[in-house]
Formats: sequence, structure tokens, C-alpha cells
Amino acid sequence: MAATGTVLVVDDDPAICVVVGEALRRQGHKVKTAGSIRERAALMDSFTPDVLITDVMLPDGDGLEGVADIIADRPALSVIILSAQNTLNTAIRATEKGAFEYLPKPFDLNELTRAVSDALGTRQAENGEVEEGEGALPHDGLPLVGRSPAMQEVYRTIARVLSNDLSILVLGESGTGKELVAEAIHSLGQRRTKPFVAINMAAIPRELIEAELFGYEKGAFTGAHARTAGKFEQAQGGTLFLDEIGDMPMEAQTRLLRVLQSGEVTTVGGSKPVRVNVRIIAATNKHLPQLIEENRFRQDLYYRLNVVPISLPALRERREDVILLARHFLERAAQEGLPRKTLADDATQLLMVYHWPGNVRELQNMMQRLAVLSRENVITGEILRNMLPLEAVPADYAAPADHLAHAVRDWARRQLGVGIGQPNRNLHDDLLAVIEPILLQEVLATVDGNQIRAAGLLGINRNTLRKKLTDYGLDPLQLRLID
Ligand SMILES: Nc1ncnc2c1ncn2[C@@H]1O[C@H](COP(=O)(O)OP(=O)(O)OP(=O)(O)O)[C@@H](O)[C@H]1O
Repeated sequence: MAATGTVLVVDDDPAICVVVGEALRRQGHKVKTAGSIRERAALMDSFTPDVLITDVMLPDGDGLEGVADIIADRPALSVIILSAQNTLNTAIRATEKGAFEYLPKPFDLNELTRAVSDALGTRQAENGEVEEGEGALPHDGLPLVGRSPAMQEVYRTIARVLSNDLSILVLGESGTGKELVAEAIHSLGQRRTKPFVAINMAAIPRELIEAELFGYEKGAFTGAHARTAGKFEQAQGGTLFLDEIGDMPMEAQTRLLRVLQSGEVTTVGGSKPVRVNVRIIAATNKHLPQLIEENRFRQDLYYRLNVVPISLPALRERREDVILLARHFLERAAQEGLPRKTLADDATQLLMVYHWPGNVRELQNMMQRLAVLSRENVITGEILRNMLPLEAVPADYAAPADHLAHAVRDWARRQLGVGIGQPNRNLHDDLLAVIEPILLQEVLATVDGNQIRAAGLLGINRNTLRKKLTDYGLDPLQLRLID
């Protein structure tokens, strides 16, 4: 059985307290939250947590101060430090204070829930409570992976809507995770014990949308053999996810608006309205204001749905998440029993340069394909290139060193072709005369003309650098100005 315990979360950002608190509660932990050192101290008088998660920058001081004393008082307590000051210094300080784990902000919720499970597992193992082989704790944290600033913004908004029923409009290209966000809001929110019902407007014939949404009476149309409840009734008490709302026909929009205003649904062919209580989350990859202008979407419905917008960034706009996601999908495949695969450096490079028109869905499919089909356990750039559709590799893609190698080969062939057989060629020095000044210029410009630092970066001594500058006629002071 997975270890559960008591956790105190200290962070002055209420959104973080809510999201972290909910994720941990879902795993069966008992959680309390505090927003300052003072509140932390007050709570710790009456509540004995197994794990303390604390931010460093708190409104009334440094969250790390006092941690060593707390640990001295309660040796069984595990402390996890969160910090937005992602410096080595903070990490070192956290370790010196005896923290069990240090997580730089923005952090991945899965990583945090895993750290809590690990802390509890270690603690119980030390106390002899865990039987052999039971140490690995499953972590079914939040399904959303990503730690880019854009995703942190998404997490914050999700946290703010969990305790209310405001309508939400999720915007983003296909495959960015709109449905996943809707599911997360439902499963973490106050309606989680009730149904989550999804309907995709683009996947249903236009003439059937109203019957699907609002239900129909027996005999309402050919084939309507019995009264059938629509998605609204099916979602009673829970959440209704209206996917691809931009594809909803105008007539259905009018009817939807009426339902949202009145809170009552009347089936197609029926006359007796039924009261419904559902939270609406709509999603679209279309630009609704444009559709409004073209009279294809009702403005009043737009306002009704767009109470809280959540914009999901395209994957190419948050490249820092690509590798995290790729590893997540490979790990998931491994947990499903497929061979465990890792990514070689040149494979990660390739994943980072690709523009992902199909967003996270495309990345997920690609990783699943690799997990199933590749015979190698380490995925190299070569394997990736062979397995990807041709258009997956941009035509101009090459690692920077490949470009240079190509240019040098080209240069050498030209030089050898022109005047071949001439004695006393000095190709080595000629090549250096082409590339060396460029290297010197770039390095000096980066360090603002500072020759000591430039020599350090180049790995040559300062006198050698000065001599080269003179030989090439380069003025370091002017190089400061190079952009
Ligand atoms: N941040 C994420 N972390 C983990 N998995 C993700 C993430 N975003 C998307 N996915 C996965 O990618 C796939 C596509 O996501 P989803 O269906 O939610 O996208 P969508 O924006 O609703 O797409 P569409 O507009 O085509 O309906 C799903 O399998 C989902 O689980």
C-alpha cells in the first residue's frame, strides 16, 4: 500500500497552496497550508506534519531560517524546499539546513508529489514500517506535465477556478491539451464525484447536435425510439465539456444560450423543461471574435462562455517543456510494460528544433511509436530521423557543428580545386585566417571587450590573444560595439 501522511504546505501564493494541496489530498495525504513563517509556526504547534513543504521567499522572512531548528526538534520530519531563486546558492543552503529535497520553481507537480511519497517512503522504511519491495510509491499526480512559465500561468488559473463554477473557455491549437485541462479542472474541483461529459461539435453531424446535447423525446424524428437524455442531463451535477465550440451551428447556439440563461433543458420534441446544474467548460482552436464578425458565432454566447479564458500555448512556444514531455511519455510507455527507452543528446536536439504542428498529441504519438517500434533502448537522432515523417526534420536542420563541418569541407574543396598542384600553398593558415578573426570578434563582443575574460573563454593566454588581435588588425575596444 502507498504510504500516506500529513503534509504542511507553506507558500504565500494561494494558487500554489490550492494546487499542491489538492494534488496531495488526491493521493490520500492530510494537508494543511500556511502563507507565512508566522502561520507556519502557529500551525506546527498544533499539527505534527510528516512532511513540511516550504517556500523560501515568504512575506515575513526567509523560509529557510528556522528550518534547521525545526528539524533538530523533530528529527522524523522531512522538509522539501521550493524556491523561485533557482540558484546553486539556494540549493546549497537548503541542503545545509538538512532539507530532504529542493525543488526549483516553477516545479512539476508530479515531481513534488513524488518527492513527498519518497520522503514518506524513506521515513517508513527507517521506521521499519514498509515491507521489502514496497518502497516504490505510485504517483498519480496531476496529468498535466510542463514547467514553462506559460504552463505555470495555466496552473495558476486552474487553481483559481477549482472552488467556483465559473464558465471557462479553453483556447489553443489542436493537441495542446485543452481537453486535459477541462478534465483536470473537473477532477480537482468540487464536482469531482459527479460526471464529466464531453461532446465534440466537430465530430457530430450538424443536424444531430441539438438532440445529442439536449436529448429527445420518443418519435421526435425518424429513429427516435425512446426518450433519450442529452449530454446536459447526463452531466447533471458535474461538468459538461463542449469541445470545438466554434463548429456549433447557429441554431444550436441559440438554444444553448437559452439553456445557460435559464438553467433548464427542454428535449427535442419535448415541452417539459428539466432543471440542470452543470459547469460549462468550452474549448476551441478557432478565433471566436473573427467568427462573430462573420456572423458565425453569437456574441452573447461568447460572453457567456468566456468568463475565465485559459490560453494553452503551442508546444513550439514552450520548447523548454518538449524534453520533459517526451521523457514523460516514454516513462509512461515503460510503466505500461513496453521496453524502457532513453533519449540521446542528438535526439533531444532534434526534438527541440522541430516545430510540432500537432503539438503535445504529435509528440505523444511519436514517443509511443518509438517505444513500440524501436529496437534500440537509446533513441538517437538517427533513429528519430528515420522514424519521423520526412517533414518532421526541417530542411535546414543540422547541429551547429555539422554546419561548420559542411562549410569547411566546401571551402577546402574549392581551394583544392583552384590552383591544384601549385607549390607552397598554406591552406592551414589560410583557413585559420578566415575563421579565427570571427571567433575572436564574437568572444570579445560577448565579454564586452574584456581581454582577460576573452582569453579565458578561448583557452589561450592573454599575450597570445593580444598578438592575434594585432596580426588580424582587430581593435578590442571597437569590438565592444559589435552587436
Ligand atoms: N501538458 C500535458 N501533459 C501531458 N499530456 C498532455 C499535455 N497536453 C496534452 N497532453 C496529451 O496530448 C493529447 C492531446 O491532448 P488533448 O486531447 O487534451 O488536446 P486538445 O487541445 O483538446 O486537442 P483537440 O483540439 O485536437 O481536441 C492527449 O493524449 C493528452 O493527454
